[in-house]
Amino acid sequence: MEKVSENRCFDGRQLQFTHRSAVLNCEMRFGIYLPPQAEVRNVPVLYWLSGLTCTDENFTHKAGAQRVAAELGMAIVMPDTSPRGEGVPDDPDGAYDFGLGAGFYVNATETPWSEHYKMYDYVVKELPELIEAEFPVTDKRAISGHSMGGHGAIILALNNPDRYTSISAFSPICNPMDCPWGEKALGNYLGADKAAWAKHDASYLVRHADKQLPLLVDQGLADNFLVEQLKPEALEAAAAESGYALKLRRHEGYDHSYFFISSFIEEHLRFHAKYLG
Ligand SMILES: N[C@@H](CCC(=O)N[C@@H](CSC=O)C(=O)NCC(=O)O)C(=O)O
Repeated sequence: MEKVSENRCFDGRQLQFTHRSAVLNCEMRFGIYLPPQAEVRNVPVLYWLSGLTCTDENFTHKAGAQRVAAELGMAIVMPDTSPRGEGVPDDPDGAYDFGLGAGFYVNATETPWSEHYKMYDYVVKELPELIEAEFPVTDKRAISGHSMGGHGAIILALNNPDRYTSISAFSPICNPMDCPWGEKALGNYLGADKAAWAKHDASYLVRHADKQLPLLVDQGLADNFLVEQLKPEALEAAAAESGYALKLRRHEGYDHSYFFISSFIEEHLRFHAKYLG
């Protein structure tokens, strides 16, 4: 692991590292915010999963989460959104919604993607192992994300409910089995058989959840992706059917940008702090 940068921030430290990922078979970069409490004790961790086209830096620079994380004594880990580097295949047309910057937090099974695109295992296992070995953190983990990352947060936690205390999402892709972004990504990474897609669909998992984790979702009503790609109504219907205690809030006038995230990130951090202890 190699340190790329370190900045003092609200009496804590904003850090960026590169490391070799065995799971992704490439060099990866991540950000981590360590609050001031981490100087004297181990602190719990929120994993933040970003959306299409993002790196670890979008949330670090634009969400404004560090002030409240410093108050709450919470570390935040920001992984990248796909494998990177020479030799990692990308969308053949260079589209923003597949390939580099668009790993969709799944383990690809189809060639040529399966050689590197294993973001599910990277976020659930490899990265936490590294973080918990190298930094003053506990094994209490919460997970949150935006859009593709909101989808990632929900599916990773509901498939691994004993590894996370709570889930939240901004503008998540709620039903990737039934929207253009999801159909393209799941079809290419996992193949044509839709049976393999279901455990990567937030609405399917909420409908079939054995164990409920606290789940908060915020959605802007001026979001240009709302109707075609995000479909919060599918998640709501699934929750109503299964009796899942989903808290889904709609916000007039907010769009898909980090201006929306920065407006409500404090509430998400306080929500997770209740369960992280
Ligand atoms: N370039 C695309 C839109 C890409 C976009 O909006 N990305 C979002 C996440 S979308 C879902 O996963 C994002 O977070 N962008 C980075 C940022 O800092 O805002 C287009 O032109 O439509």
